[in-house]
Amino acid sequence: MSLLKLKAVPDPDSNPNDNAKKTQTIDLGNGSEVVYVPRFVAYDDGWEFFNYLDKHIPWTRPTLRVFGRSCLQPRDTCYVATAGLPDLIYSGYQPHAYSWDDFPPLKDILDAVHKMLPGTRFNSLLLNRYKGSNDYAGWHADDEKLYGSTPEIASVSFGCEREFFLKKKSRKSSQVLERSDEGPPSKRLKKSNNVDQHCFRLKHGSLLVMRGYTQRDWLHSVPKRAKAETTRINLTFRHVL
Ligand SMILES: O=C(O)CCC(=O)C(=O)O
Ligand SMILES: [Fe+2]
Repeated sequence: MSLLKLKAVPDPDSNPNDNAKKTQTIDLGNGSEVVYVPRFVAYDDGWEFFNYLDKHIPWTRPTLRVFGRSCLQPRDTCYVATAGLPDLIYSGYQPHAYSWDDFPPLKDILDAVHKMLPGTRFNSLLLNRYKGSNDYAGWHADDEKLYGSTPEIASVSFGCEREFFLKKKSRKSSQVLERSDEGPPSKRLKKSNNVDQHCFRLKHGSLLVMRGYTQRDWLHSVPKRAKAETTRINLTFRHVL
């Protein structure tokens, strides 16, 4: 694949301020914030990235241990990280950390993310591939200790549009209940009257940023959607301390 000259404001039909104009910043309260940039990567560049990643990433679908039971993660995954960082382990699974050099286009996307978000220096990336309507991400927070207490997470999406939900953690919700949709039904979070929910339709080429206390105070998910038949690839850039 030819390396793309990715710009932070790349939409060919728009004037240079367009991207900024469409950017939504949502104050979730108590020091949590979400930013959504619908056209972060231009449409055609986005499809080049999609095709490259779909074909060249060594996707795996690991078996996780959730509440003492084994279950297949309901999406494909891969992990990329700068050498020398502490290992990522979640739900009893320790992904192999590939190098950025293994997949040069990821460095172009990382550069564009850094330009869009001054002051960030992401050093790890979790890739997810949702192969159809049955693939999903259950309610969880990315609050592993290795990301610190107020991690900034930058999420870039390609391919099939999917809904991304955020809901405020209930006071009873604890770390043990995370990834709740991936455990047995009896252990899932009980529905609450909590009206603090937000939904974003994550467009092809979009960027969503979670920052502040979003991982401490909120859960997020990408639910199954019968109509979402085609593949979606999502990249979440994170900083391991
Ligand atoms: O696919 C997405 O948009 C979110 C993925 C996610 O939450 C995660 O990998 O932790
Ligand atoms: Fe997440």
